[in-house]
Amino acid sequence: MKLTSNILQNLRNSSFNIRETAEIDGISITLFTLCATFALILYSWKYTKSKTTKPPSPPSPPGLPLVGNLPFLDPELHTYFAELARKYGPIVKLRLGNKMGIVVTSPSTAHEVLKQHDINFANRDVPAVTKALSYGPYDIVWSPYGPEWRMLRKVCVIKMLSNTTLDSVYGLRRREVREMVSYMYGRAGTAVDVGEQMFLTTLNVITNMSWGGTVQGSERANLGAEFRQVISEITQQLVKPNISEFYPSLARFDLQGIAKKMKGLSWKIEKMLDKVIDQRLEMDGESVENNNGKECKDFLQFLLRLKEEGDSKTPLTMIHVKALLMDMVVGGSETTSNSIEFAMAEVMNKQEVMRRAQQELEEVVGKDKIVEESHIHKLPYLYAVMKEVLRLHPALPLLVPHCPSETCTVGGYTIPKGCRVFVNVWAIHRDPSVWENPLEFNPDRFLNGKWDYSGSDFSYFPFGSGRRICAGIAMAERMFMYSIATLLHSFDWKLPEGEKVDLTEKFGIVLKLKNPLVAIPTPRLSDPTLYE
Ligand code: HEM
Repeated sequence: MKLTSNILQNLRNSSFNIRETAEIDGISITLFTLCATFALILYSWKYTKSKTTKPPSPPSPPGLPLVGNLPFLDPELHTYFAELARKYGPIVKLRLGNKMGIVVTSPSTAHEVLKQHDINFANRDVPAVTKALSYGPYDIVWSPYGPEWRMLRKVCVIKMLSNTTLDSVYGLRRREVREMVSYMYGRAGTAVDVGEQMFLTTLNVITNMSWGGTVQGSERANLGAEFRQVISEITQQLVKPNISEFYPSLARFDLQGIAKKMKGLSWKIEKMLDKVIDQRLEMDGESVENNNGKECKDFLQFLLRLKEEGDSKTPLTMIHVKALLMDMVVGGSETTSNSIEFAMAEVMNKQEVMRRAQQELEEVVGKDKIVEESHIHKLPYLYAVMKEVLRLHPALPLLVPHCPSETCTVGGYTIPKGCRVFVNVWAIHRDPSVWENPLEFNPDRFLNGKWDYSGSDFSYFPFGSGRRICAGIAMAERMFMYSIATLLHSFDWKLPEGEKVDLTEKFGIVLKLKNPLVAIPTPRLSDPTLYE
């Protein structure tokens, strides 16, 4: 009986122990599971965080709610942006209303944007005002990166601006440059506005190459004057601060009427181009002779022929033909003429440079002949002058803004998709860590052939770099060199009594001299027939 009760007691105790042990194990398992789950969550949270943490946003100057940095922008954007770079570093973020702007200001960050991430940054952020131009989205400058843009660039660089085509329209360039010389000769001894004359000449040279073999005489002069007027009105609209630009959601209201005005101007251009094109089509392949009695084809003829030949994948349409002609006129005129005006101002400011350039011209051309375009490759000193001008005064100091198609990292910072990227080539060209005495105008620094502007060197790239590099380099070189060589070979230049050369710059769509260069030409060739 006792045994039985002991056994029972033992059994009770052991069952109690078993229950107790089971309970303790249950708690441990629960605790363990909880800890493991927590650790797993913590680990996966940390892992995902480390995977998704973006590099920081670039530093930014303080701004105001809604408007951001807009109220603090200085109209001289290139110098203001250079100042920001000195304070905040080579990548700066700006809030421009609802838009984000990124300013890039060093050779290494420019290299990242234009070379390493070239395709990503090959898009443009099209200004609201350009969208109002009927050919605007179809031209090279503003077309998004893709097959259409590729086709337009191919037509422009390989067909229109190839050495063969440019040689074949030399007569049309020459005609305008000789007219300028004859005008200056008529004004010898009196002050002329060099910039204005260069703009007229460059615009005439470009319109002449575009359709000068089609339209002749007074009709050509009238068309040129009309074009000048419309281009100057378009430029006025382009420089106006535009609310639609900074608050795209308000663009449809066109609060300042800028889009409406642009549409009107665009219509005028359409009418003018239609007229020239109709005239060319009526001429049916016939060519016009230039002053030398040589046959002259113009760009319009080339383009219409290409349009007829057709490419089924990405065909060249009539709107593309008009857009390409406008690219030549708008992209090429002020950029080139303002650069020539800067060159004249710098050369007049440094008589030693003027003397050396004229001496070189005398040796290569002589004083009994006129400059021809074939001379320009034999003028290394003048070529160095051109390069130095484009270093100190790049025509597009912030390039044409680029726009990334995807968010990416540059210089350790996140650059969001769709922002507007300004590359401050002006500031890079004056960087004392790259250039010795960067503010001095010294063409000699280019005589050793160290720098070229092919876009491979991110210390010197006045024409940009990468896929969107300037499409008109070949033409710009010829026009710049031919014009400046002719001006310095044909005339001596001095300022009106008591005046000093003022090299102050003014930021605009294209960089220009704040005060136009007014100078007095004195003929230096003995034979007056060389000015006819
Ligand atoms: C001194 C004269 C010139 C300078 C300094 C210059 C400079 C430039 C620069 C910096 C760009 C923007 C590159 C970028 O965004 O990365 C550009 C684009 C362009 N330039 Fe020029 N340019 C000049 C003359 C010309 C001429 C004469 C033409 C036409 C015949 C021309 C046609 C163009 C076109 C069509 C583009 C847009 C290229 C694209 O987006 O694919 N330029 N130019």
